[in-house]
Amino acid sequence: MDTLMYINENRVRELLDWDKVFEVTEKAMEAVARNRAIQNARSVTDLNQSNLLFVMPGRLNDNDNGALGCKIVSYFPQNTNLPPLMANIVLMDDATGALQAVIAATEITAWRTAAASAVATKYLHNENNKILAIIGAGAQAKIHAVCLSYFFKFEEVRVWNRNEERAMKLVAELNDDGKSKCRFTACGSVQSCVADADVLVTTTGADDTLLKLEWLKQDVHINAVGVSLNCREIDDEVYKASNVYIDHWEGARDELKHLLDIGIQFKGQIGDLICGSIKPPSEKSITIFESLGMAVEDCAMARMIYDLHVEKSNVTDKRVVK
Ligand SMILES: NC(=O)C1=CN([C@@H]2O[C@H](COP(=O)(O)OP(=O)(O)OC[C@H]3O[C@@H](n4cnc5c(N)ncnc54)[C@H](OP(=O)(O)O)[C@@H]3O)[C@@H](O)[C@H]2O)C=CC1
Ligand SMILES: O=C(O)C1=NCCCC1
Repeated sequence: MDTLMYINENRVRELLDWDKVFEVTEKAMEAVARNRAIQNARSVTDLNQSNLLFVMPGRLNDNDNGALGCKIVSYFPQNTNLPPLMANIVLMDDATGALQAVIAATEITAWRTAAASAVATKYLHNENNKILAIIGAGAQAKIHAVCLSYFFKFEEVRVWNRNEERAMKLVAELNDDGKSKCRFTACGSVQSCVADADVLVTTTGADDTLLKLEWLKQDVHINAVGVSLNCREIDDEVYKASNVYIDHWEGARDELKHLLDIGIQFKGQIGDLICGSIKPPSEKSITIFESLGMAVEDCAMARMIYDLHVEKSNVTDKRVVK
């Protein structure tokens, strides 16, 4: 009987490591700028009641991390017993298109998204980062707190959430964890959370504006991670006063029309900064990484997890469908 190799979330978790995830994500972002990546704007299906289905196919042409894959993501924000966002990647043989494995990708999505923000922060604001502010307290908020405090020397990480109790629970968990030297605190307002922040992450996808220009430090770096059909968590005035970077042009043209409509001209892709084909702003200014998430980041992660899984479990038959 045919059997399918399924690498589940527990196994993926065992194989994830921040330094490797950062490296693989940075290379995938660079590959986009070097035209070694194929990915269209993804398909987003509106399932009503705020539920969304994302289909993200891509091919990354790279000796170490190259892969052909397609991630399917469901986002059901009202889920309580299950995560609101769940994902799986179908990994295929690059040369033939034959199925290789299905890889659980809920953790992969969280890790690579936070790693992409870390890469953007490295290229746009890798200096004197003392205060990190996070808007939201869901899966992305938590993983960004963990990832960014791993890569940068923050003294304080502040969290604001619509439901304040959830923010308090998250910071208690992060403080108890003791893995990071920094202090995690919950804030009662967005304004007090972002005041003096050097780096900021927005993770809500909210339709309403949460962030105002006058609350922000003049050279704050913002990783804008929230994605929804009508995401407006950052005020237009903030975008107009900022240098805005994206992860890929195809996605930006399709999903960021509301920013193009108000005259925002994206400075380029994070991969262009990595390649050196564009430079970060020379003057002090607010920078925004408008993160949509890329299929080729998932392809690279799927390749990494598959290779580690095969190597560490002595799988001799790499065929997946036997
Ligand atoms: N850029 C990328 O690559 C990726 C982006 N995303 C996006 O990141 C966002 C967060 O995902 P995830 O953490 O998994 O989701 P969760 O459901 O775990 O968390 C959602 C968070 O957003 C808050 N929120 C929702 N609606 C509002 C609102 N109207 N006003 C204020 N806060 C609100 C929730 O607050 P409360 O606790 O009060 O409900 C909660 O803190 C989503 O928009 C998702 O689409 C996800 C994966 C990858
Ligand atoms: O890149 C991703 O993966 C996602 N981005 C936006 C929200 C759903 C998943």
